[in-house]
Amino acid sequence: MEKIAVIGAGSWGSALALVLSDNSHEVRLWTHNKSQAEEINHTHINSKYLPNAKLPNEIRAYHDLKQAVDGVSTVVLVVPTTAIREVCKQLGEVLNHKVTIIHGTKGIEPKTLKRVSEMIEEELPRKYYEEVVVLSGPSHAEEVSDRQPTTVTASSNSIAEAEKAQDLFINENFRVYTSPDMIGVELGGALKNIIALGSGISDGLGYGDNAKAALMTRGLAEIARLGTSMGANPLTFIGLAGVGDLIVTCTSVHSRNWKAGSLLGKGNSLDDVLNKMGMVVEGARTTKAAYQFSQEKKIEMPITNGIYRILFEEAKPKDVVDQLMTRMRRHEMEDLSNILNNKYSS
Ligand SMILES: NC(=O)C1=CN([C@@H]2O[C@H](COP(=O)(O)OP(=O)(O)OC[C@H]3O[C@@H](n4cnc5c(N)ncnc54)[C@H](OP(=O)(O)O)[C@@H]3O)[C@@H](O)[C@H]2O)C=CC1
Ligand SMILES: O=C(CO)COP(=O)(O)O
Repeated sequence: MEKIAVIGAGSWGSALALVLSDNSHEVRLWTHNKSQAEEINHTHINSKYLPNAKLPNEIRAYHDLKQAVDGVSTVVLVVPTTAIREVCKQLGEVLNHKVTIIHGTKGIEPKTLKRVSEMIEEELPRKYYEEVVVLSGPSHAEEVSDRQPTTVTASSNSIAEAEKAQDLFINENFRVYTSPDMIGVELGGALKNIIALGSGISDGLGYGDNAKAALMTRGLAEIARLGTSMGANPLTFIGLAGVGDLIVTCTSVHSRNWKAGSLLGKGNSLDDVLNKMGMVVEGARTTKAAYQFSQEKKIEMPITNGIYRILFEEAKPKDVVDQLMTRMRRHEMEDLSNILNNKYSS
């Protein structure tokens, strides 16, 4: 059994720590919040981020990063995208040996348009790891911590590292596949959050299942268009990290992105919504990044652009829907055949 540090004690870090502990690994859960570490050690509950789960007694919470990573074989990074660079810099200062790095963070950085693994590579000296692994797929923390059946994908440029992550996490409730398409797996997890915001907005406006199915389907076409232009394999987007995560995030009451969207659809401003949520809503910053990319590379992303205008330009959700519905008529599959014929070369 391995010694593993999980960095970030939000909902997802706590749920992944629980899976690893169920697999009999020695799990250290690091948080930058001292009182949260004390709460977890004394009560085995993470009352702010995962209140309904009893964490296994064996999980030990740490506030000292150096102690948390001392002698571990694996570091699982699960902080929000905004914190990745800062936390990796801190890790570089306290690590003194090579580890397997796995991340579960779903976002793209605005301005640089970097994926999470690229940010890690920029901040954490390469001598401390071989290749980053990403773990992604349809997996709400609330259900994982309730040990309900869940499937995810581990991807890395090193198949050996992806298989190591698979070995560490897989159990009868948590099935882990592997994929060599790191770009597609990271982008699928990040970009579906934009469409989940849209799905919430649609529900907040009072629209029904037809509208949601349209958003998900045409949203998936946008994800694939942007993803393949960044080098992803289009087939990844019909897998767990693509349509799988899109379905769960657009349709589940657990989704923070969906919840934030539904508040926006009811007329709240983005600032009010983010204040109310109290948990990370990754889709907002990722919308900014995807909008920027679509403008720079002239990639058609009407849903993403509409959501950008609602979030950052005070466009009225109903007006955006009207504009989407009255766009110039077109053939449904033409962009799909473009993706398959022209844009993707492996
Ligand atoms: N929740 C889920 O079901 C899933 C989430 N994810 C992804 O996992 C990532 C983390 O999300 P999640 O755990 O849900 O987020 P939460 O909002 O539940 O928790 C975020 C955690 O990160 C901490 N944090 C914030 N900033 C920093 C920082 N600068 N340094 C250290 N810690 C920091 C917060 O601490 P504090 O309280 O002090 O702010 C909090 O403990 C996101 O990218 C999300 O998309 C992926 C799959 C499922
Ligand atoms: O990524 C997730 C489930 O797979 C969690 O989505 P939210 O961040 O919207 O809650």
